[in-house]
Amino acid sequence: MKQKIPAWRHVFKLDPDRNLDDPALEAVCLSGTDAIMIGGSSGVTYENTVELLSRVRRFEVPCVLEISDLEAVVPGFDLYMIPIVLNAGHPDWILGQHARAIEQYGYLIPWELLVPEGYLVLNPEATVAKVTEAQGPLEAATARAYAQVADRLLQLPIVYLEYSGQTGDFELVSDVRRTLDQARLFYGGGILDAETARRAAAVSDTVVVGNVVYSDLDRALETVAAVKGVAKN
Ligand SMILES: CC(C)=CCC/C(C)=C/CC/C(C)=C/CC/C(C)=C/CC/C(C)=C/CC/C(C)=C/CC/C(C)=C/COP(=O)(O)OP(=O)(O)O
Ligand SMILES: O=P(O)(O)OC[C@@H](O)CO
Ligand SMILES: [Mg+2]
Repeated sequence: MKQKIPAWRHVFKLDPDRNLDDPALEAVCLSGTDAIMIGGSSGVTYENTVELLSRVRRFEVPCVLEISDLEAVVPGFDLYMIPIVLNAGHPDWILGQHARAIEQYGYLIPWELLVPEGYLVLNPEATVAKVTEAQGPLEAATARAYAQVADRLLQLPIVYLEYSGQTGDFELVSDVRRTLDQARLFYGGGILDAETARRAAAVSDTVVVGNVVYSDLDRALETVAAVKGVAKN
């Protein structure tokens, strides 16, 4: 499984439910980011996902889909990221939907392209926290324990600390990273500028940048060099 996970340092997450004009999309795709991840926690449909994929495909940057809704699974992505929400309050978001998806798609599933992500939802105000009824806020010790369940027990290739919409607690992120054995640590949430990007890059393997693309494109673009300029410790 591990060899499938590219050593991305910086990823832009684009939401098919939000508008980005052509010049902005071009700037994002040519920014030097390592990948574009398409996904969102609400309003993602087959139609808006196909449209965004076809626009990103005009560029060479790798493009992956983070599945949040089975109705919006579109062929043609480089990889399919499959969230497993470790602290979900309802089993549907841990493995329930996944089992139903496998039952429905059967032999059509391109297993070699699927990458499971052990998700920890850490901003209780985020849409994703509400959708998944995520347990929280979590103490650092609990976050570490969940991360070890994903990394050491389940051997998932990614642990994703998801603060969507909020800048995270970088001490907690660093703490979690130190407990990992083999998983890559993805950090996402509230990267607003080069400075927050640098702080996140210092404590994680991969930094995911989302909302600021839509609110301040110039600042979003600055996060690429900021992340790549930080050596991993
Ligand atoms: C090509 C082809 C036929 C492929 C087949 C692929 C396939 C169907 C495989 C089946 C295998 C499988 C196991 C599929 C999983 C199905 C599924 C629906 C699983 C549920 C995934 C899940 C737990 C989703 C929870 C929500 C979540 C974590 C979403 C991630 C995105 C996210 C957090 C976005 C951030 O949200 P944002 O919009 O930024 O939030 P704000 O509004 O707060 O800003
Ligand atoms: O939108 P932001 O807050 O940057 O979060 C990024 C990403 O982790 C969301 O899934
Ligand atoms: Mg968002």
